[in-house]
Amino acid sequence: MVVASVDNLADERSKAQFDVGAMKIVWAGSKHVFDVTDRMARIVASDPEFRKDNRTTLGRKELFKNTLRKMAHVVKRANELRLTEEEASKLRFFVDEPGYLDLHWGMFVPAIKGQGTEEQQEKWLPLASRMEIIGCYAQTELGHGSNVQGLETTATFDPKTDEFIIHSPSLTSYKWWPGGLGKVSTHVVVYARLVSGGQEHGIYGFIVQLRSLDDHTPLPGIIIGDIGTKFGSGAYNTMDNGFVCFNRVRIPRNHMLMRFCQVTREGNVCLSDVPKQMVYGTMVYVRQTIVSDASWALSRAVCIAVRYSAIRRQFGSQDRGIETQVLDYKTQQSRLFPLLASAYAFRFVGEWLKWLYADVTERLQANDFSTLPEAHACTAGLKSLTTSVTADAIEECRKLCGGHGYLCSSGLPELFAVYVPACTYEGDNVVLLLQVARFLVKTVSRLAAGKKPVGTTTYMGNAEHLMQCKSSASSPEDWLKPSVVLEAFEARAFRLAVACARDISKFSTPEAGFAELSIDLVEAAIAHCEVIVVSRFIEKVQQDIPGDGVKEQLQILCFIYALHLIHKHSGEFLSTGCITPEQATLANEQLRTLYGQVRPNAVSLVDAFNYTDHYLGSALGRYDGNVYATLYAQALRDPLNDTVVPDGYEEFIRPVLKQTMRLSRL
Ligand SMILES: CCCCC/C=C\C/C=C\C/C=C\CCC(=O)SCCNC(=O)CCNC(=O)[C@H](O)C(C)(C)COP(=O)(O)OP(=O)(O)OC[C@H]1O[C@@H](n2cnc3c(N)ncnc32)[C@H](O)[C@@H]1OP(=O)(O)O
Ligand SMILES: Cc1cc2nc3c(=O)[nH]c(=O)nc-3n(C[C@H](O)[C@H](O)[C@H](O)COP(=O)(O)OP(=O)(O)OC[C@H]3O[C@@H](n4cnc5c(N)ncnc54)[C@H](O)[C@@H]3O)c2cc1C
Repeated sequence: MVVASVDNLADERSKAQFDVGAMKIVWAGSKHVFDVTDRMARIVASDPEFRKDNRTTLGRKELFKNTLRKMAHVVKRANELRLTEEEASKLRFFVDEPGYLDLHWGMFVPAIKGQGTEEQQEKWLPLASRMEIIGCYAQTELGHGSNVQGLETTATFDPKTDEFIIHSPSLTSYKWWPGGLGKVSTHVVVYARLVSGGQEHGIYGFIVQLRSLDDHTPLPGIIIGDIGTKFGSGAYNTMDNGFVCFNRVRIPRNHMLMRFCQVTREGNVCLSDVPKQMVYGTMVYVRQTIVSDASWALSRAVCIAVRYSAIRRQFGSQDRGIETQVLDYKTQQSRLFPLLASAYAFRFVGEWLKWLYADVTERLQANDFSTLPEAHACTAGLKSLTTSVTADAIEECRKLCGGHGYLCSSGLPELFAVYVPACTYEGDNVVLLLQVARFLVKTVSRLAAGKKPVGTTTYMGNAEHLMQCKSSASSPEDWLKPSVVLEAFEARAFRLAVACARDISKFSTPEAGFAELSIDLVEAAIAHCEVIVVSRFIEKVQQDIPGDGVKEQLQILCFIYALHLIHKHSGEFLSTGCITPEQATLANEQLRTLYGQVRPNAVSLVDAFNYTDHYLGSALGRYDGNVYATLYAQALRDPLNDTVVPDGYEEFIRPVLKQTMRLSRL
């Protein structure tokens, strides 16, 4: 069936004022990445084994088995096609189903690479990369997740046997949540309190075998299982998040990951000359990957909502003529276009963070630890900011799609359910922002001591100016000047951080002040993270960008991103005196103009994400715009429509009807 809606997207595409192909390369990061990504996405989309449209209708057991089948198929295809690591990771990504492979490749392998000695890497990495063992990462316990120093599991060295005894001393010490642990992993990196010679020495990682490599049964002393069904249908229930209790499980001494701390045959604990936080390295690595992933999830939701908003028509016609595309409503634009801009903003800041992480890693390898606090603050802060915004944005996109957004066939409910735990895993977002705040307060107090700030806090070196400056914006167009925008963001962030530092000093101890002012501290941390995102976006659009009109579109999006934040946080911009109410109004006026400029390009800007219909998994977001026919076809495929008269009619509907008939005769 061909319906009018299909033409809408073709019309939209014909309005684009930029080279979509060139934008695709900018979005991907390079021609090479585009080619790899495109090829892997198509391989997945064309393989019926990777079908995912039935996920929300499957029961947990069926769903999980289905995931196991897909994971096995991923491994098989990766081997058959002789994929590189880069290609295989994209292939897994487009399969778009949380499963044990994510944790094996995303945390187990990085933990060994980051925390293991060279010898340990030589032993374990080949086994892991050939998938002769399957690993996961068990840090969180039933009683403690955020507070890593509060973990209870112990690893006690026994010099008599040259072994560690891994033990769960209480119910609250059971490991709880690790993905892949419940039913699949054969091995795990367990984080536990190192005890030797009767003394505690802090938290370290230990490789423990969980299950037999012959028949998959748990090894002696190990009680293990799945923690139960999670939020949403389908969604993260494909993953076997698990629990495990260790009852004095013995492992060889060399199963402790000993890159930063060695335990000798005699039980002496030798700390390397590195900061103890290096043991948190896997978290820093994963947080950095989560920032990149945020732009994928956000862009996916935005792609669905933009295409559907171009198809959907409501009101505005006379004599039953053609109605208005909901994308033309300013209110729809003001909710949707900042999210589109945020997707691009997060993509660029994610790329930058990848660079920062690589740079820091290189320095760490050369025993330069000076940038570690900055790397921690950036990864923690940006993980928190981007995942919170993305989770809220997916829900907003669902609402932007009206009633149909609530259908699983829109793809949005499942996307939300899969995505929202990103606000919690790898560090609760508030807990992480408090880490950023701690870093900021330290930076401010160092400023007072005459130390020059570096990295992303360099702007704070301009302290006097930032404390006093008044925005020069006197027309809407002034808000298109990068220097005007940046100054406002930097001044707001700096003033908030300085106010926190000043107020903390009024308390009896810094700890008491920090605890009491934590609400303000979180706001200061967000303001600082927004400086990072805005300044990276501005930097990006100031570069040479090939492709007709591409740079211009990115400039529009960059200013939408910045100005919508000024609007959103106008209270802070005004109360800190960085802008006046009149300047806030001018910024809003400019924002409205920018919405008008992005409107004709909106569909092409989401086409630039280059998503396949398989990856989008949405009747509303289809490339061809054939929304209504697809919604109808998918409704007909629902298990409830297998029969015209439902199961349960005889037992439960008929008797009710009969009873009603009897009553009406009385
Ligand atoms: C397809 C791709 C697949 C990729 C797969 C991965 C991800 C996506 C998919 C699914 C999700 C899967 C997995 C999720 C996995 C997990 O969730 S694993 C568990 C994660 N757990 C956490 O993140 C716990 C959060 N808590 C902490 O990190 C710490 O406890 C803390 C909050 C940071 C506090 O640390 P602590 O040492 O107790 O205290 P303090 O605040 O006093 O800090 C002391 C100093 O240490 C510095 N610091 C803290 N963390 C780091 C770090 N990571 N790196 C460097 N430095 C750090 C801190 O700034 C303090 O420094 P000072 O100079 O003393 O101020
Ligand atoms: C889907 C999913 C997958 C996961 N996968 C893994 C995995 O593979 N491996 C693993 O080890 N773990 C995993 N986890 C666990 C995850 O890392 C933890 O849930 C996370 O670190 C948060 O810790 P918590 O659950 O203890 O939260 P809590 O710390 O108990 O948080 C509860 C509330 O308290 C607040 N809070 C806590 N501390 C403070 C504070 N100091 N100041 C102010 N507020 C505070 C938080 O903001 C939150 O609102 C996973 C979790 C989920 C949801």
